Amino acid sequence: MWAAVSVAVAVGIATLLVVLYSILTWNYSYWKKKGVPHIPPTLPNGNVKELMQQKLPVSLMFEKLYKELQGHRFGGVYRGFTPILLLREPELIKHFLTKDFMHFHDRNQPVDEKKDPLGLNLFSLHGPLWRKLRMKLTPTFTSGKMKMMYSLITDCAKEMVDFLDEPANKGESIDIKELIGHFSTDIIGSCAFGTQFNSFKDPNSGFRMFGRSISPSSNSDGHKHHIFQTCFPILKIMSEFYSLLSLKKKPYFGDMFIKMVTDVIEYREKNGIERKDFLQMLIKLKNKGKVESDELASKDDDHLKNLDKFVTKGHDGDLEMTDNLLVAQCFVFFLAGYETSSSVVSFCLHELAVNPEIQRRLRAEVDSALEENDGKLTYDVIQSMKYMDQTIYETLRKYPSVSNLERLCTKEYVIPHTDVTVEKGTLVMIPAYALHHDPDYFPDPEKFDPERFNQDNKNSFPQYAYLPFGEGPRICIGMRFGLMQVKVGLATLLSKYEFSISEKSSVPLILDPAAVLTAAKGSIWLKISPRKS
Ligand code: HEM
Repeated sequence: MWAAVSVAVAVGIATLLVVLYSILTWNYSYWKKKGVPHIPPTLPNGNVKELMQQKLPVSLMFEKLYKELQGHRFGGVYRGFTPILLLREPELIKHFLTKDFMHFHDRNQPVDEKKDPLGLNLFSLHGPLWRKLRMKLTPTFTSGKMKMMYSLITDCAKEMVDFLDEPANKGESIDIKELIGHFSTDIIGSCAFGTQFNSFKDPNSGFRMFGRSISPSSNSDGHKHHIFQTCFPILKIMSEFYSLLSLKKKPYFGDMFIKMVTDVIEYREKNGIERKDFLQMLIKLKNKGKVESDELASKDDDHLKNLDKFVTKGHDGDLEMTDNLLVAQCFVFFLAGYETSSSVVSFCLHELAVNPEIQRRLRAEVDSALEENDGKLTYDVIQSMKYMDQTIYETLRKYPSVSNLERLCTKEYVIPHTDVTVEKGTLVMIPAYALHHDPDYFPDPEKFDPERFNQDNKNSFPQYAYLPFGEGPRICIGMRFGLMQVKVGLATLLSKYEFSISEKSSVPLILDPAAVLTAAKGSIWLKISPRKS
């Protein structure tokens, strides 16, 4: 009798396991059924085991998958149980990002205005609301508006130099990530929030602490959470259910920003104060409905144009700039602009220390530009430095802050020259880091070589194989702002100091497997000294 019961229990458990296995792996035949080249997944991580185990950062994880799909224009992979279409061929990427943008106009970012009003930012918004907001914000990012905010950035650079005099005179090793973090925080405070954050004098202010907390490398638990939830959406549902049950309401991190911005607006409006910053332009959008689009005809502004023809029309009617919408756009400087811009300066200084000849040549360019302009580092002087551009482009090639671009299929789509249909809701990934390190496009990819971007070489790789700011109508709107702050930071530092490798430096740099964006593991340490001549 007991033997019969044991057999029945064993059969029951085995059946349950088989059913559970079939349910879990059911989706794993998704790409096979579609006839899409794919990498066989394994339970429970799909194809991203090393990412889940934090052995590889996102950049290198997707580079590995990109290499495994060599010979194919695209392929199917699984992040946990989620099927992802991975694009490989630059010409095909052009279709998804630009030509057929109407099928892929969103990112995979959930927006819940009630729980997270700051989620109403341009990066996360979807469809018609994104389109209307992008059109409203475009005139606030033109080169004319950059010029207007330029002096706010040079003021922050002066604070940085004052702070550095002492460690430079002592020839100390400094934590470059921390230094540039102060610089970026002050710029965001001044331009986006209309407030002096004074990070160099008060490195533990609430805002500096916030910047540190969103910095990918200091937030590994948060990132682990994020990776698990994107791989296994059920965990997200459970976590939301749990927070609904929880009696104690968690404080909302955005309250600090919402209060600060509304206080500054109230103060300016009461006292009739206007300042030449981004916040002032948003106040104008709120009160007058638009900001004059000055000279969008400039070649520099190409990336801001031609939005209309790609995006579905039919959702007309103006967009009201509510207080929540306004604060969320100030916050986007922290969300999309803080770590990206800071990491470019930090990685670049590291490479300049490792390659003293490139540092010497760049400093010589800064010196001669200053000499020709009475020692003034004006907006036009910054724009005229060609070798500076080449060095920054090479930094962004080797260390693209956003290692994978993401799009969500919003309307069924047939991949050109195939009979493969991409279903609505499919997640599409463009592996920018892998493309930037593909020797077919960038020979000897680990070598730091600004000559790849000189006049003769800059057209030697396909346009869509180099994507540091993305492409198409959802290209980075803050590109000019980011580049301006990077150039001011580098030119100011190089005109005063020399940077070299110290005993604390890590060469080569190791990428942080716990970071969402491309970041060095730990700090970037460099020796700083006053320049010799
Ligand atoms: C050097 C610094 C920066 C880099 C490397 C960078 C890179 C990127 C990349 C790769 C994207 C995704 C584009 C795509 O999906 O096609 C993006 C989007 C975006 N970036 Fe930046 N970014 C930088 C600075 C900034 C700054 C300073 C801001 C300030 C506002 C900013 C705001 C945004 C916004 C709002 C989006 C979303 C645009 C949209 O969806 O319409 N970025 N950025």
